[in-house]
Amino acid sequence: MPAPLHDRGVISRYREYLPVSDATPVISLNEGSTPLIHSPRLSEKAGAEVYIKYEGLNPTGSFKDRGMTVAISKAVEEGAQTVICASTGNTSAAAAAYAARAGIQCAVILPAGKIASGKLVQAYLYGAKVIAIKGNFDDALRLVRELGGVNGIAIVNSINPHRIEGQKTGSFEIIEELGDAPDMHILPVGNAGNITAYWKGYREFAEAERSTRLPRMVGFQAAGSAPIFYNKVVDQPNTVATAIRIGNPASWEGASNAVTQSGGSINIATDEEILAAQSWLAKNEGIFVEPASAASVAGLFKLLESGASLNASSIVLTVTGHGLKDPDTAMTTGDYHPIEAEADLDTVRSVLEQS
Ligand SMILES: Cc1ncc(COP(=O)(O)O)c(C=O)c1O
Ligand SMILES: N[C@@H](CCOP(=O)(O)O)C(=O)O
Repeated sequence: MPAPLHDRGVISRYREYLPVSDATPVISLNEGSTPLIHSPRLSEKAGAEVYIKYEGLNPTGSFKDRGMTVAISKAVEEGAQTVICASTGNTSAAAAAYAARAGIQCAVILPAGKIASGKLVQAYLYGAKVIAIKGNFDDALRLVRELGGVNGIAIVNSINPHRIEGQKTGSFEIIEELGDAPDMHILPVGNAGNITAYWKGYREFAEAERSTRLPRMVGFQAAGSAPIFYNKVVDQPNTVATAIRIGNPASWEGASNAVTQSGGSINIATDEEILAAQSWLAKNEGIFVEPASAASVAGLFKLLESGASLNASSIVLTVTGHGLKDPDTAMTTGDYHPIEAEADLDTVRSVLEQS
């Protein structure tokens, strides 16, 4: 019998692998079950089967929903009245939405002027208290660490282990669809919770004999915000991919373990490479992602350009957030060129005929 409509999120699907009990209230928006889309053009380029895990199709438009359903459910179970997070945008949207669903308060601390408009609007519309600081994400997370954990205020950044638990379900879905783990998994890295979570998920399914192999985990940071790649905190991180504009990732160690244990690597892509990949993916596969998400695709291109053998027959790229999150960046690239014309047939026909 199919699960009831209110019961199809990641907690219901993967309850036995998550830290929940019958006493945990399930706060869900039916997140997860996102499409794993085969990419014929990337497959041809790579000489391997390439699949895109389109996490922008989660309820608030990013992968954060997988972790937030668990973090907010546990926060409610533990009696929290308020949740708080630092954010470059997507975590705040997810926290605000799931807090609204739970009927509790949400406060978000953001770097002023550095949040994509779609994400900011989400936080306001879902009813969060939005505090824009004169500082970057790393400053915001420092404040959150000091404010949270007391007086019924739960932190719902990925320093909360329940977030990692929920996000590992992305790996479970990939294994279920492919029948096994891929040889290589490429994803963008910011605060580094997601690479940590995917690696945990792959290991758990292998231990449970739901898969027979483990992928190499390959992370891409934006070149101007690449502390793990350079092995050095970046005081003034900068990139057009504002979601991963992070100079001191909380899960640095988790990311390092994932790449070391899996035989993978952390690499960088420039803003130009990221925007070119965003545009390529939209035009060639019909998939519109926000700039940070395109770091995965830029990453695959860079690996191919390096000429080194990928040594993989199956590759999964996680694209983490929907393109509509950040319309302003998309509108400033060369792709956006509206053509104005008089409303008469001849004019429109002549415009159509122009190359
Ligand atoms: C769209 C998007 N992609 C990638 C990332 C990076 O994920 P993580 O912080 O878990 O490394 C984030 C957040 O940092 C994000 O919002
Ligand atoms: N990109 C993130 C940064 C915070 O990461 P988190 O996973 O620790 O919450 C965001 O969307 O804010």
